[in-house]
Amino acid sequence: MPVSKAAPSMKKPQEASISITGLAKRFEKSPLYQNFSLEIPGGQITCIFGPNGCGKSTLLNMIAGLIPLDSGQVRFGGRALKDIKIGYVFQNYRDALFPWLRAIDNIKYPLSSTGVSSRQCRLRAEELIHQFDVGFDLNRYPYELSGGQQQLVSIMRSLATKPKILFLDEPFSALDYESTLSIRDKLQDVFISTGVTIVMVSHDLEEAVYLADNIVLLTKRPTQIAEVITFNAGRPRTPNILSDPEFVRLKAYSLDVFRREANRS
Ligand SMILES: Nc1ncnc2c1ncn2[C@@H]1O[C@H](COP(=O)(O)OP(=O)(O)OP(=O)(O)O)[C@@H](O)[C@H]1O
Repeated sequence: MPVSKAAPSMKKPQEASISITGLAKRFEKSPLYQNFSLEIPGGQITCIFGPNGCGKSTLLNMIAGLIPLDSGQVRFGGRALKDIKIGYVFQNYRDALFPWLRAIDNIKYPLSSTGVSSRQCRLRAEELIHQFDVGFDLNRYPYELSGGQQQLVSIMRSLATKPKILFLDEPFSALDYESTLSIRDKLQDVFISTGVTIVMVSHDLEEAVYLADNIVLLTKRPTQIAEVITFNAGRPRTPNILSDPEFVRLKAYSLDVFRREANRS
């Protein structure tokens, strides 16, 4: 089966690519990652998938600088985290949005809190509203919005600063199916129009293959890479792709790898 076992090689450090080398992390006495290395290409969508508790969120959070590494290095096109703009979307949108701010002010917050003029904040918010084709009232507070609307606001907020890399931790896991499909396609549209590097943890294999250029399949802990599978289908991908023979084949293959790793003792 022609499945690549390594991320596509790059001739030179690409802007917004991510190189993880020799990463180690343990909680209490138990190692989660030991000498873990991974190349994530810039300008592509990479989904991280693996057995429960193998450390998907921890990996994302270490790359994004939210959790310290014990040792190892993460570089972004050869640069440090502080030199690149990132956005982050949390799994739990209920805790992520500021409840005392209207949705529109949540979206503007990454700009307004860093001294960007109110005019620039408004223009950027308008751009995002247009890009996401928002059809609900952003003057409402988060508690007045549905879960899907709140998560859409979270994603818009994460993009306010025009990040080069967007991290998402299971962004659809708490949403109903209709919201998931709609937001997933909006996210893909943003990717197509901006080329932002997207790194996403997913617990849904179909969703991962649907969205990703690369699916990183992890082992049980101490966690290593089981396979990196690439899917080169063009974009925009639509639900028609679900019956595409290559999609079906890669999904089945990914599931085999996942089962093998989940059942490994
Ligand atoms: N702050 C912490 N303190 C102690 N152990 C932790 C901490 N955070 C994570 N862990 C451990 O690391 C393991 C990996 O956690 P993580 O949430 O990254 O896994 P995951 O693959 O994202 O999980 P899930 O499949 O449930 O979403 C967990 O099983 C947990 O035991």
